[in-house]
Amino acid sequence: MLVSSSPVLRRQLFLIRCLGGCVHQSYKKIQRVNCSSMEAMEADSTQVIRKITPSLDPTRHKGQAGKVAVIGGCREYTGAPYFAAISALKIGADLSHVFCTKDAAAVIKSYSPELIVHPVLEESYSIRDVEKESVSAKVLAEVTKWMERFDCLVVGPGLGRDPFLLDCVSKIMRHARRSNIPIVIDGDGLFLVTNNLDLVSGYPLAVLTPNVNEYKRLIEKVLICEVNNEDAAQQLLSLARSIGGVTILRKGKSDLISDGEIVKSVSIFGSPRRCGGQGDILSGSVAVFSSWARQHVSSEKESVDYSSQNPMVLGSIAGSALVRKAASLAFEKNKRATLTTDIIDCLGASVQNICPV
Ligand SMILES: NC(=O)C1=CN([C@@H]2O[C@H](COP(=O)(O)OP(=O)(O)OC[C@H]3O[C@@H](n4cnc5c(N)ncnc54)[C@H](OP(=O)(O)O)[C@@H]3O)[C@@H](O)[C@H]2O)[C@@H](O)CC1
Ligand SMILES: Nc1ncnc2c1ncn2[C@@H]1O[C@H](COP(=O)(O)OP(=O)(O)OP(=O)(O)O)[C@@H](O)[C@H]1O
Ligand SMILES: [Mg+2]
Repeated sequence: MLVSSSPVLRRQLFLIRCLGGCVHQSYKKIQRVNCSSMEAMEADSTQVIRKITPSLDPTRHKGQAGKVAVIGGCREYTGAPYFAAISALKIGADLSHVFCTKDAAAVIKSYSPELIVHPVLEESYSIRDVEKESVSAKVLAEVTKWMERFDCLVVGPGLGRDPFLLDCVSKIMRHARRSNIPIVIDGDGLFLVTNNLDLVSGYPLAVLTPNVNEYKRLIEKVLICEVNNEDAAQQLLSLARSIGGVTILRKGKSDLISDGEIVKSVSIFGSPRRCGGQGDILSGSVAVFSSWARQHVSSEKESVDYSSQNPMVLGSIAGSALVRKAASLAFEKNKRATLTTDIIDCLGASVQNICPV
């Protein structure tokens, strides 16, 4: 290092070093700002859950805390619609319906007497070609007569991929959309929507909850590129924007949520167990919290200082955080033996920890 004996020169060198330091610090700051603008901010999920969860007020009547319907359940899958529908009840909804195929209905009913199960969906194998039009009309009529009562639909858990059944579900979704009913889309519902984006495009009351595979398929279809994990927040924002402002909850090690306006993350510790069915719990949870958030946002006189005023974003943040907390509690108790039903058993305690009654 250069050391001068002249005090004037020493002072000048000192000033140059300080200035250099300041410039370097400012440069680092700019770099940080640029980087953070690409990163999602962690959501204050506890505040969101506390604000939107309704109080257990004795003047409220049955139904006011939420009526949810799951469209899913076929020959292969009966667990997924059950997980979604029972989770909605465990979190605090008043009524939970399941619209499934005839084969699935008896099985789902046998899991729980709490669920209202409608054996109305039909798969191709059970009908003849000539019957298709009339059966499709009947299915639509069976579901739509209930539709106006629901605060939210969950489309997809255990739905399967039968083309006739998916065509009927498209009609149900179009009807729900015309009636302004929020729709959470998961599992095979995402398979349907990825191939028929018009079903949700531009519908602000739609939430898509893709897992790794489902997200990859959406990115390839909509943005026509590969998943970019380096700039995940920016890519999710672009995806949500490209589908016209739907909310997307990208599940993973951290959950990322965007409606094309903002991106939030929920990274609180969950469980290292990756048993099937946890995404189904999430879809039922997001349905309830989104319904509560809608009620809350519409009843607020003044604008509240949340990260977003979009009820579907608030519901996604709350659902994501709560399922992760329940998964963490279940893992504490059950370790490697943790199953989806154990996580469901912990949903009540997780809500209680945040919003004690
Ligand atoms: N009990 C029930 O009734 C349940 C029913 N369910 C219902 O099943 C239907 C289909 O949904 P899904 O989730 O099985 O299909 P999808 O996402 O294509 O995964 C298929 C395969 O992809 C892989 N894979 C998955 N994740 C990955 C990752 N992170 N990274 C890398 N690979 C990954 C993995 O296969 P592997 O390659 O490991 O063999 C996985 O097995 C749907 O209706 C849903 O609701 C489920 O909800 C579960 C409980
Ligand atoms: N690597 C991970 N670490 C911690 N939590 C995770 C991880 N991956 C997913 N999760 C959480 O697990 C839940 C379900 O996500 P997952 O990706 O397993 O959904 P899925 O594949 O649709 O599940 P399902 O088996 O129900 O179809 C979400 O709440 C998510 O936050
Ligand atoms: Mg899934």
